[in-house]
Amino acid sequence: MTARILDGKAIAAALRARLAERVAALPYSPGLRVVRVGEDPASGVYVRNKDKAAKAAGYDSATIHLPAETTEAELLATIATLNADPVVDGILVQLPLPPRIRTEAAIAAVDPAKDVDGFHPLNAGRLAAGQPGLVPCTPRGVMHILAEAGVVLRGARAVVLGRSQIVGRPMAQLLLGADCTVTIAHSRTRDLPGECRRADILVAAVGRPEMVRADWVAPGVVVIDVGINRLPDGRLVGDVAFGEVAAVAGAITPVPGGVGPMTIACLLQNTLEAAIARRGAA
Ligand SMILES: NC(=O)C1=CN([C@@H]2O[C@H](COP(=O)(O)OP(=O)(O)OC[C@H]3O[C@@H](n4cnc5c(N)ncnc54)[C@H](OP(=O)(O)O)[C@@H]3O)[C@@H](O)[C@H]2O)C=CC1
Ligand SMILES: Nc1nc(=O)c2c([nH]1)NC[C@@H]1CN(c3ccc(C(=O)N[C@@H](CCC(=O)O)C(=O)O)cc3)C=[N+]21
Repeated sequence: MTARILDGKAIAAALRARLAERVAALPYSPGLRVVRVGEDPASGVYVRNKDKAAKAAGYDSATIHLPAETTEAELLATIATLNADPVVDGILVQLPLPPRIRTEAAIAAVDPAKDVDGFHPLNAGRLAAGQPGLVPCTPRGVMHILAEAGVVLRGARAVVLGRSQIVGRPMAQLLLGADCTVTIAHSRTRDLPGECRRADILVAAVGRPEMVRADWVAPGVVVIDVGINRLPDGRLVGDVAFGEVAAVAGAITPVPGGVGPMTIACLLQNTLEAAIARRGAA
């Protein structure tokens, strides 16, 4: 068997095109502000990609780049200004932040109604409680890929590798909400390969290059690779050993060109929804 490749790049492009049409029909441009602190090298590329995609789809997008020496109080003041600005619908504080700044403090400072990352504890709580709210972009993008691929979720055994606040936990919540039987595995899980082999749907979000091997997966499994790992030789690989796992799986997302582009498209989707909730659609 050789797996169907789930083309996240194409699915994301189609979603961005639909969002651009909806934005064009609005009497205003949804406002997105990305706050970047310091010079984390990977962040530069992501922040530019977000800004480019947002502008191309008709959003009012801007990046606020604060110096590495910015204090937590200064960052919170910047966020408060954006919270109060009526043309700003979505605020994203790019992670990681410099170690002097508490990530939880920055996340909690964002107005939950403008929290297009879906990281604020109020939105995380809404998701856990099954209430409507802003949902983290990467897990939302994964659900979109699964829907586009026609994967049946009800009753399926889903295994999520990783339990971070930004990917693993919200991913598990969304799959549970879609009636999967969900297992969350992590660094203290006793038998990782054994847990993975039980999966009909396997979502890998651990940040360990090519950790998931062919003998970890059952034939026909749907594999979603969230990992983005830069190797010393410059290559970008996922958390899944793509070549050997694709020989066993039923479907698989590539890296690059899988979940990454969906994250950006879903950021635009969240920003549009936040804008309509604040300002209406006409
Ligand atoms: N495609 C995209 O748009 C995005 C991609 N990413 C990528 O996804 C990956 C995960 O990101 P993120 O969730 O932020 O990472 P974190 O480092 O916050 O979390 C990693 C999780 O994986 C678990 N883990 C780490 N090592 C192992 C191991 N050897 N065996 C089992 N479990 C392990 C950790 O367990 P424990 O809790 O026990 O420590 C933790 O729960 C990264 O590669 C990141 O770059 C992230 C965001 C967006
Ligand atoms: N507040 C916050 N929100 C985030 O959503 C957030 C963040 N901080 N910090 C960093 C991570 C990572 N992330 C990615 C987004 C897009 C790609 C992406 O588009 N990747 C492409 C290209 C990758 C490349 O060529 O470098 C791909 O996978 O095909 C990847 C990773 C968002 N993150």
